[in-house]
Amino acid sequence: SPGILNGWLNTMKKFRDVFQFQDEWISQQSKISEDEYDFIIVGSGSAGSVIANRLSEVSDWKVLLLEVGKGENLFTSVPALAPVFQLTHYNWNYLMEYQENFARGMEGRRLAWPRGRALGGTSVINYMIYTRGNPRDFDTWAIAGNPGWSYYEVLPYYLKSERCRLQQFQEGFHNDQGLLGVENIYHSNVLDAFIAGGEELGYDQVDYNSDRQIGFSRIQANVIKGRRNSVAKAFLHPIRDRPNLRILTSALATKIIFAGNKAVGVEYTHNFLKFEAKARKEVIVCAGALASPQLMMLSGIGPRAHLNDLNIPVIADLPVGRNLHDHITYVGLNFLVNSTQTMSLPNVIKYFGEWAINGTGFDTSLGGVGGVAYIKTEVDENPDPSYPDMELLYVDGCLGSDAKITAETMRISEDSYNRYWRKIEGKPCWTIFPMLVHPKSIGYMELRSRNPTDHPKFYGNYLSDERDLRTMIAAIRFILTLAKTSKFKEYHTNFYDAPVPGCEYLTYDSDEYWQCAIETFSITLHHQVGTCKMGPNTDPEAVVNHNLQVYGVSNLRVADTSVIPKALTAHTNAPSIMVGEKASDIIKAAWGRLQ
Ligand SMILES: Cc1cc2nc3c(=O)[nH]c(=O)nc-3n(C[C@H](O)[C@H](O)[C@H](O)COP(=O)(O)OP(=O)(O)OC[C@H]3O[C@@H](n4cnc5c(N)ncnc54)[C@H](O)[C@@H]3O)c2cc1C
Repeated sequence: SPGILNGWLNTMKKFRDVFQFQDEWISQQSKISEDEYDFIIVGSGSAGSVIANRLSEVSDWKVLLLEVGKGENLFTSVPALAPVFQLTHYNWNYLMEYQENFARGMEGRRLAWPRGRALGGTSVINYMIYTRGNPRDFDTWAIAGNPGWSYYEVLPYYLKSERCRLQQFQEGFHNDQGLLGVENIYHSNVLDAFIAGGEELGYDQVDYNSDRQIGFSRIQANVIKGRRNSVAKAFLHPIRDRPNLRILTSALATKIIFAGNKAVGVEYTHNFLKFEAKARKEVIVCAGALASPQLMMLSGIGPRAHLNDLNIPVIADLPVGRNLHDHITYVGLNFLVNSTQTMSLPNVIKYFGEWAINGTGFDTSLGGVGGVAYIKTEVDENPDPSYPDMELLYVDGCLGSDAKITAETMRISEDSYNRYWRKIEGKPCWTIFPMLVHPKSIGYMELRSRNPTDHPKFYGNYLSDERDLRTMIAAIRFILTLAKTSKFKEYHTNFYDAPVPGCEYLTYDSDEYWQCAIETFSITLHHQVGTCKMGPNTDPEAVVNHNLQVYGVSNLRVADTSVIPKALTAHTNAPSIMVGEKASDIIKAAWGRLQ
């Protein structure tokens, strides 16, 4: 009957975005298949997708977007499954090189450095946490000689992209008219204890994406109606029919082509064949903080000595791949509770139907992440009271909560897992990841070979500056105090104080013990930046100027997390989107097309 049919159609509509198979983008491969464009963008990640959208607004510009990954599948929409996609082909699966005194508890003592390889880049596999950074971060960029990048100059670009549907926020710092979803998600009862605990220790509840960051908050997430809002969904799907934009997936850029010092095109492979596309105006490299430097070096832009070693002809001698800033965290703090609302596989399965039909409930949880705090530890040397030195990421769940999925993404070794987490497997539990926001230890990366499919060598150099260790220990002690506040007691919070494997011989809770624990169970939170640093030509570390143009060559820009000069007080998806928005206006202005 029509009633049943209508009911069925309505249900199907609700399921539509779950079951839409988004690799349909491949159909674009035959569109405007020319070999000459105005702009060629390499990489469809957080910045590249935005730039493809904004540049193709100019209808007489022809734009090519090259992406080696493929479109999203049905399940990337489910926030609770966030960790899973690191175990799929959507991840580049980079590894950090072996480094003394780090990753002792990890497989082969090598840390996972995941990165998205998909239409939408890392926004397809990330945790959807929406953070912008502290005003001081950007003011520091401007003071360092990057005009146009101070906080009040970048804020309009954060606002431009945002489609805010938050229940609570600070007026003047959000916009509801943009393309990128920013919403609240699942809220467990233990998360309330986290926020109440902060208040008990003197911290206000704040909108951390306003100009006041220190305090405790519920997380703001890049979702729309409870579904992941990757940059592909936000910025590419709505414009997929623009005739002047060609999106080519499964296309690996292997080299930027130069005529003298002028970038004139890109060499790429697609379906095992080699192609060249010419750029009449510019090539824009948006391959991310790990792949942009690789492509640059393969093309002859990098440190002269390193390129000489690999017999790559030098076009511009620049410190590409140096200045690698990153955020680390310690993952070994486990607090057992009596709540049934924390992360567990049975919960994910039980509430899947609610999520699929309404986009609400437990499965909107960002793989367990529900809250965030910014604090200043007692060892911080920066006198600015509004500038945190630590982020605390509250997670409903621990590494023993999800059938080892998260532990596997982190490469926790079988032996370490069995000795530490096995005993609390499946028990209700929460954790806090203390994230070191302003590391003093700086890493670097270099090519492994001239082969574009070889992964580069990455060196985090974590904790090489002793101040970083002191800050991490201070944050751990803060978290242990927080866990003793009254509301956490209501949930019978108990710290799981089993000694970390390999650290048993040290006095429990001494600085030496925590140092050993941190060196065993710390990971990256995947916010590598700075490998094609933006800076004035007087800065010996700079690769691009404040207009993101590469020094020493013409018609070539880099626009993604690699230009961010130093670690931010933020996760890096929204900052990269901001860079994409600002880069688009810079490029339009340069070619006289900014409205
Ligand atoms: C597991 C994980 C969780 C994270 N969680 C969060 C979070 O919750 N919130 C947050 O703010 N940040 C998070 N981040 C970080 C954030 O998502 C990234 O820093 C950000 O998305 C990077 O943006 P980008 O524009 O620099 O590059 P990317 O988004 O990485 O895009 C680069 C694109 O270029 C493509 N590419 C690379 N080389 C080539 C080539 N040679 N040819 C063609 N294409 C190429 C890649 O496949 C990729 O699609 C997370 C990162 C990871 C890995």
